[in-house]
Amino acid sequence: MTAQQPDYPRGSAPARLPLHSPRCMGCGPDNPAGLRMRAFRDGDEVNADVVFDEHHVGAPGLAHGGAVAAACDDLLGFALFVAETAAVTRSLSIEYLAPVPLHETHRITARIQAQDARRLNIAATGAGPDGTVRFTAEAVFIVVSLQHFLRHGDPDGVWRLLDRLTDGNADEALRTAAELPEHPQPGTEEGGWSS
Ligand SMILES: CCCCCCCCCCCC(=O)SCCNC(=O)CCNC(=O)[C@H](O)C(C)(C)COP(=O)(O)OP(=O)(O)OC[C@H]1O[C@@H](n2cnc3c(N)ncnc32)[C@H](O)[C@@H]1OP(=O)(O)O
Repeated sequence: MTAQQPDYPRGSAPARLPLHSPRCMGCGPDNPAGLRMRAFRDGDEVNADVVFDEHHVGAPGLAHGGAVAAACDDLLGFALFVAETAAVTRSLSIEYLAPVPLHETHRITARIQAQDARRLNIAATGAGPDGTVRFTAEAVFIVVSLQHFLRHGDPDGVWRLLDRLTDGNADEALRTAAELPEHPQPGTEEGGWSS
């Protein structure tokens, strides 16, 4: 069975956030073993529903702790849309408060707790269908510029993501990014998504 994430199920629809990539393990719809999370921004919070399935099993019938951590990491990454900066996970800590059964919808909600220079503290909670929190996450993300992803990752994939984020202006954004350091200071011109 493959995880099929529902459309946003509650209340008025907050803004859907763009995929990290079509094959992203957290949010990519084209990754058959992925979590296929659909992330939304609701004010200063981001959230996504996740349904763990046989691709993510640990103990029989239960989600693997690593899969839970992956779901948290991906959603914490979406909180960067609130901070309007690119950053990467430096540390991630999970509290597994209760077993996480397969095939149940878990709502993960994340929020930025603090920002100090290049450090962002981001926290998340994951609740089961009855609202009981089954896991929490705390992470430190470190601000980087686009150079980080161009230098260490797949430049074509970065271009495609940037093209979606800039409404088709990836070439211009990358020309600007080429002038900038890999490790910018947030709050400066080079510290945002447009870098
Ligand atoms: C196109 C867009 C796509 C955007 C796409 C976004 C996708 C998100 C997907 C989900 C998230 C992921 O999976 S991200 C993938 C997993 N993570 C990674 O691959 C990151 C790998 N690590 C690295 O590349 C590096 O370690 C960095 C960039 C994180 C840091 O490198 P660095 O800059 O050389 O490191 P360093 O000087 O030691 O640390 C920088 C500052 O942070 C502080 N610092 C370091 N660690 C900690 C810590 N645990 N807690 C507090 N503070 C810390 C240091 O004291 C320092 O402060 P000060 O002295 O400056 O004050």
